[in-house]
Amino acid sequence: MSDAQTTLSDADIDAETEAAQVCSDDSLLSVRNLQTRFQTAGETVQAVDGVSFDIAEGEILGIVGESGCGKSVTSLSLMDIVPEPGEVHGGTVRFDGEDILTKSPEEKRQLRGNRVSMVFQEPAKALNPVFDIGWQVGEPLRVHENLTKSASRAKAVELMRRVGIPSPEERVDDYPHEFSGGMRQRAMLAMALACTPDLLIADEPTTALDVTIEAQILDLIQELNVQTSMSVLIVTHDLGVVAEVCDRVAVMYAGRVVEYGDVEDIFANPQHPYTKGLIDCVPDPTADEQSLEAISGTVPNLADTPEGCNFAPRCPHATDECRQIDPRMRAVGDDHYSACLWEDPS
Ligand SMILES: Nc1ncnc2c1ncn2[C@@H]1O[C@H](COP(=O)(O)OP(=O)(O)OP(=O)(O)O)[C@@H](O)[C@H]1O
Ligand code: NI
Repeated sequence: MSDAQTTLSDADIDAETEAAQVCSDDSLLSVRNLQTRFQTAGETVQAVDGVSFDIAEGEILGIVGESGCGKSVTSLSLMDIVPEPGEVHGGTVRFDGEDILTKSPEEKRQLRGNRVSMVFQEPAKALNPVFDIGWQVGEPLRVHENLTKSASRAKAVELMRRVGIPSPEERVDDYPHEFSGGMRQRAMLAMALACTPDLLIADEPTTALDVTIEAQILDLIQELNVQTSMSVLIVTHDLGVVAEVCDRVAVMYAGRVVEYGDVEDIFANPQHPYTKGLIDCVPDPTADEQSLEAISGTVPNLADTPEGCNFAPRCPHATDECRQIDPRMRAVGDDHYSACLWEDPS
């Protein structure tokens, strides 16, 4: 990232002050005014545009939003591993009091897979087909804790048992293609847990799985969170997943967090029209008739976002002000923030 200090405008300073007010200090991970862009020949895509949130020790935070809102780029930005031509060009990410983005590449590598682990949607792609499962689950232990091959293998069996892989002594020699999708995701979790991380970042960890397996994996993540006080960031497009496992949620729209706070409060009392729209899209299994109100329109092109509120073109309550004024995040309740100009638009 570049030196943001030299390029801070008044608006940036406002945003930073505001971000500081939004979040508290006693957190394991503290993200402030994060900015990530992809610069190509013709255009700049501002995929993450001033995102701030906190994750306390032992907390599970969900990031939710439609496809293309910047959820995955946000999670990659936290460890500064956004692929080229992407770059984090502003903001801070403090993990346990230290700024990750200013660390050397070697220091960042030391954190990854050790104190901070990541799992992704496609375990088939993340696992290497030419190495057996035991070798891969044990890899972080060889890299970060200098365990020998045989010690890392023994520990891999233990980890595989812990994440519910049956007969781990036998399956430790299997290759990824011999595992089902659910078992591969369990293996990924085993690998992620190898060095007992303080923070697990899980990007759509259950999207590729069927609902029964999804429920089992979510249960497992919750169980590990309770047992070890591991903090978790779950990226998902599924509000059901948020309701099921998260303590707090950040709703993202077009590169920004538009609503943030306690999950129960936000589900009971959503304030931002985008959050209301997302909630209205969730089928109600108890209702006789389903009235699914999809949010009309599409996410704006992040290389050319509208003036004023990014959501205004799709918002049923948008006024002329909304099309001119960029709304700031503000407190709308205890531990509940919304970036809409209007109080309880409905
Ligand atoms: N490699 C890339 N090059 C250029 N732009 C990119 C790249 N990766 C992501 N983007 C831009 O960043 C935006 C946000 O992408 P991101 O993957 O974070 O979305 P998401 O919210 O995770 O969506 P999904 O639910 O589909 O995973 C995209 O809409 C795209 O414009
Ligand atoms: Ni994504």
